[in-house]
Amino acid sequence: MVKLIAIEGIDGSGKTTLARALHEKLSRKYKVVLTSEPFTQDILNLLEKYGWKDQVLLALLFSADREIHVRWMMEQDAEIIITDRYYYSTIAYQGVRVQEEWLISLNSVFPRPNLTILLDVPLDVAWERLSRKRDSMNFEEKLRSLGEVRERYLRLAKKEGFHVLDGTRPLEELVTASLDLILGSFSTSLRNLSI
Ligand SMILES: Nc1ncnc2c1ncn2[C@@H]1O[C@H](COP(=O)(O)OP(=O)(O)O)[C@@H](O)[C@H]1O
Ligand SMILES: Cc1cn([C@H]2C[C@H](O)[C@@H](COP(=O)(O)OP(=O)(O)O)O2)c(=O)[nH]c1=O
Repeated sequence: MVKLIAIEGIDGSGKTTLARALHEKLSRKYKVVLTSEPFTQDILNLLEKYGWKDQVLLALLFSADREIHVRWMMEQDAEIIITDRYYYSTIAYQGVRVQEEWLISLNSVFPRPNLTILLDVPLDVAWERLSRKRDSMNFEEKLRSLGEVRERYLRLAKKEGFHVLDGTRPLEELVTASLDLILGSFSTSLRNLSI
């Protein structure tokens, strides 16, 4: 039974870096697939074409992208799938403007992750990191609402029972803490394979 692990957090929280490090470590013992959202280039083309202002449209586009992504995940021959972003991103980001109940209902068709890790960082840390990689999409637009997105993520973590890690910690510490959570959630058989 494949384990789905979601890494969530605001832009610049360190998701991609942690996801890649976990993929590298876990691949030594498990069949691991690393993936991310947005998933399809088509969605990125549509986002570029229609822009980032219409949050209802974004919710529909990201959820449609997720349907394609989940179908693809189901076809993978893997013991673990790590996704850099999943449906909590839609609830956290589009939930700033769009009714949360509708977003939750729209995404209720997707499999729930076995484990979700939220990387939490203060806005000034995210800002400093993002300014290093200004190529990220719709930079200015993002920063306007990132504070509220962060609060929504923290509230979701409490409600959904997912794990919050301090994203300002050194990467090595975050990898160790994440591996403890991941392997701790496995059945005994899988856990015996120490990393
Ligand atoms: N634990 C960390 N400590 C310090 N810098 C980090 C850490 N994790 C990531 N970074 C740096 O922060 C920036 C954003 O990281 P990235 O993984 O792209 O974040 P995200 O995918 O959440 O936007 C990159 O320059 C990366 O090297
Ligand atoms: C998957 C998803 C992403 N997003 C946003 C978050 C990011 O700003 C952007 C995706 O860009 P991304 O490359 O993930 O940015 P970063 O690596 O900095 O996190 O799209 C949503 O608003 N809703 C969603 O459902």
